[in-house]
This record gives sequence, structure tokens and C-alpha cells, in this order.
Amino acid sequence: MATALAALCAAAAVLLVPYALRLARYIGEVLRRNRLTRDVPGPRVYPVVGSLPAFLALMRDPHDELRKLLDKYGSTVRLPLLDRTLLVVMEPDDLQVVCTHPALATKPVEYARFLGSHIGQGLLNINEPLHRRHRKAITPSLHLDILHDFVAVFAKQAEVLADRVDERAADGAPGEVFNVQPEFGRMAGAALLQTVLTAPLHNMTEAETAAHVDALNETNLVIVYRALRPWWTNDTVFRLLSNQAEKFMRTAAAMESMVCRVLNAKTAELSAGLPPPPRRRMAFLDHMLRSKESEVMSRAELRDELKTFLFVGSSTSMDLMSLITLAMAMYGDVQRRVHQELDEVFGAPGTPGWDRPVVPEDLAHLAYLERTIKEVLRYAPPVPFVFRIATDDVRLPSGTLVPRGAYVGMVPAGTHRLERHFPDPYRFDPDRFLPENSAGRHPYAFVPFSAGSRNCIGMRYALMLAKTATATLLRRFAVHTAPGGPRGFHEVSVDTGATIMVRGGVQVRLQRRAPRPPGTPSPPTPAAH
Ligand code: HEM
Repeated sequence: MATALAALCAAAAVLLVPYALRLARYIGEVLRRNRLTRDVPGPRVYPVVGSLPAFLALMRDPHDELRKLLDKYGSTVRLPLLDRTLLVVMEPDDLQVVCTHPALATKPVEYARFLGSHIGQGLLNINEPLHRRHRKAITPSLHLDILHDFVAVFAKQAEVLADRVDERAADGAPGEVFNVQPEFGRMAGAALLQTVLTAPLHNMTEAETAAHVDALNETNLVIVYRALRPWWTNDTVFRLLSNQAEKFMRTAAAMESMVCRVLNAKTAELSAGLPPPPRRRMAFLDHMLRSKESEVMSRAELRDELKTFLFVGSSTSMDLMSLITLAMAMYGDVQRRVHQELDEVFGAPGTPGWDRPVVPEDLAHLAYLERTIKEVLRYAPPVPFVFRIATDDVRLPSGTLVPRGAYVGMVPAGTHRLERHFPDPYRFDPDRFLPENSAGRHPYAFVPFSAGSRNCIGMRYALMLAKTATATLLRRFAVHTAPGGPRGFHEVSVDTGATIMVRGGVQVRLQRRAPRPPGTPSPPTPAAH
């Protein structure tokens, strides 16, 4: 009996050895990371949770908390979080290494864990070697010629938006206060469906399109709701107990059904031998289905990339366009100069052709608007954080050692507030981006789209969309803040989502620049959100 028991204990010990060794190795790695980063300044470290309170405060209010961190600890900050070590890095020299070093090209597992339910495995959350293969296949579908073809869609959708919000505008004085952000969400979602997915909207009703777009916007909120609450990490617990579970699953199902519907329709077109749409070059989905690149991706991979583009593209673009509109309302001098430039290119309000659709050739003439968009991206970059995990030890130019297994966080808003790269950083000044004022600026000092091999593949798309939408809206309206609203970005509070969101919405009022001609029928009342 005793021998049997001893044998059993010995067998159990043998079985447990690999787990014990793994645990010992894991603890060793955690201790090593903590030891090697001990001297990096940062907020108070509590037992077990580390600097979690400071991290959560930063996620809740990225702008104000960031300012406090910068003032207190400088441009490299250490935040140990439970068993992880996060180094927040803001110096451009350091960012250059973070964005280009092969040992810092990997996205942490949280990207797949938190986004996978809605976008699957796409460019944003896959790693090498798959990432390089997908990126190479997709890049030609965002060629400049193709983007030029998209401007007509952007202009059309911007006019739809302008007609919708016209109902809330007034002549000679600001109209009613409303939140413009959902309007831009609808506009960006519809533009992405028509361009990247090359989905003919004619086979979807207005209500269906609106429902899809609303689901996209809800996705942004619900994903981050869960990501910021570690107690909802477990799927079963979340599904059974959270009051957000229904929304979470509904939006994930809506993303899936929207993309599958388009994919099925496109595949049917292809089998019926229908020619591709009349474009000089083919856009994303047509390109992926009709070129040899289609062989590189399975149908499931393609579906996930479409979901990724829809999700990333619509939430970021909605944010950028809302923030530009808010900037116009808050900085009256800037808005006046934008109006002046628009009037020079299109004609003064009410003159023939002043409200014609934007064409690609116009965009090159809107240099001040472009500088304004860049200044919004500097002061209030829509993507608040970008994370990497070190697969090996890397020494940064500032001297900070990033040990293997440590997380590196880039915070574009922090880099954009460093005085030596952007003097007087809390002043809103589009002329910082005049060529003479940008000469000699560090190439990694302005990183709203990240940089290097994992930079934003949709950067030019986003800039063209924002420029076209703003040029369309601002020709028709002057924008005002709500009474008592913020007087500058320093008074705007934001919440962190996958993108930043202005707390309480982007509340503005619109004043028509040319009165609606008598007898013009009112546009339909905008649908409630
Ligand atoms: C103002 C608008 C936008 C901003 C500020 C922005 C910013 C960014 C940033 C910072 C990243 C890096 C994220 C990370 O590494 O964690 C990124 C990646 C990405 N963006 Fe954008 N983005 C914008 C618009 C768009 C649009 C319109 C699209 C699609 C048409 C798009 C598609 C993507 C994709 C697919 C990635 C992953 C790229 C990769 O890892 O290879 N983005 N974006």
C-alpha cells in the first residue's frame, strides 16, 4: 500500500515538474523585467497591482493625465501592471527605434483578445510572417489613383451629411445645439462600405445601411468597455453577468453579417462573369477577389481584413472629422482662414458653382485646411495608444533598456506635446506645419498614424476623406460651439475608446453661410440615434 502511494506521489511529482519549471521561468522573467526597469521614473507602484491606478486614470482621461505624467516624470515612464511591465515612450529618437526594430514589431496578445471577437485576425492584430504577407497583398488596393476615384464617393456622402444637418442650421444666427459625432460616424461608415468594400449600396435599404453603420459605432464603445474591465475577461462570466453582453454579441454578429453579405454578393458577381466596376485600378475587395493576390488569403482571412478595415477606418475617421469640426468652432480665426481659402477655390457663398462637389484636383489647393487637419491630429490624435511587446532586449537611444517581454506604449499625444519639437505645444496653430516651420523637425515627432512597417495603411485615405468632408460642410456652414462650450482643446475632456471620444459628444451649432433659397424643400428630418 505504502509503496503504491509512494509511486503515485513520485508520478505526480514527475508530472508537475514541467509546470513548476514553467512557473519558475515565468516568475524569473517578471523579476528580471522589474529589476532592469527599476530606475525608469514613474508613478507609485503598489503591491500586486503595480501602477494600475495610474494606468486606468490615463486610459480614462488620456489628455489631462498625460499632462500630469509628462510634467512629473518626463518623456519615458514606467508603469508595472500586475505581472506586466509597460514602458511609455515619447521621445522621437526612441519612437524611431520602437517603430523600426524587428524585436519591437510584435503586437501584444491583448490586441487579438479584445478585438478578435469583432474583427477576427486582421492587419491590426496579426504578427509576422502573416502580417507581411497580408500587407503586401493589400497595399496596391490603396494606390493614389484609386483614392482619387474615391473622392466622388466622399463628396457625395459629405453632401448627404450636409443635407441631413441643414435641418438643424439657421440663417443669420447659429441654429440648435446637436452632437455632430454620430453624423460623421454614419458618413464614414457609408463611405467605407462603398469604397473599401466596393459594396453597391443599392442592394441595401437606407435603414439597413444606417443599422450597419450604427453597429460599427457601438462596436468601438463596447470593445473598450470590456478591455478596461479585467473582471470581464472570461467569456462565460461576461456573457452571463454583464449588462453589456447582449450589445457585445449583437455588434459582433452585425459586423460578421455585414461583411459576409457583401462578400457573398461579390463572389456571386464574379461567378456570373460580371466585369469589375469601371475604375482605372481596382479597390480593396475587387482587387482581392480578382487579382492573383486573392490566392494569398483564404476567404476567412479576407473576411477578417474587411472587418478590420471597416472597424478601424470608420471609428478613427469619425473621430478625426468631429475633432476638426470642433476645432473650427473653438478657434474662430482658423475657421475664418479656412472659409477664405474655400471661397477662393470654389467661389463665395451663393455665387455660381460655390457648392459644387469637391473633385480630387481641389484638394491640392486647400493647403491651409490641410495644415489645420494636421494640427488637429497633433493636438488631439484620434488613436491614443499604440502597444508593442519586446521579443528581445532593446536599448533605446535615450538609454532606457526595454527588456524582453516588456510592453512598450507609444502615446502620440505625449510626443506631440514635447516643447522642443512643438514650441508652446498647448497653442493651436496650423502654421506649425508650414514648410518653413516644419524644416528640420524630427520625422518621428508627428506620429498620429504611427510609423514604420506597422503604420496606418489607411493614412492617405483618412486625410482625403477628412479634407473632402470638411471642405463640403464648411462651405455651407459656419460652426459654433454650444453656449458655454469649450474655448480650446485644453478645455475638452475625452474618454478613451479604441479611439478618443469627446466626453458628452461634439456639441456644435451651425449657421448657413448662404440662406436656403426660398421654395427649397427641407431635407428629410435626420433619423434619431
Ligand atoms: C484619422 C484617421 C486614422 C488614424 C488617426 C489612424 C491611426 C492609426 C494608427 C495609430 C495605427 C497603428 C495602430 C497600432 O499599431 O496599434 C493604425 C493602423 C491601421 N489603420 Fe489607421 N488610422 C486612421 C484611419 C484609417 C483608415 C481610414 C483605415 C482604412 C481605410 C485604417 C486602417 C488601418 C489598418 C488596417 C491598420 C493596421 C496596419 C498594420 O498593422 O499593418 N486607418 N491606424
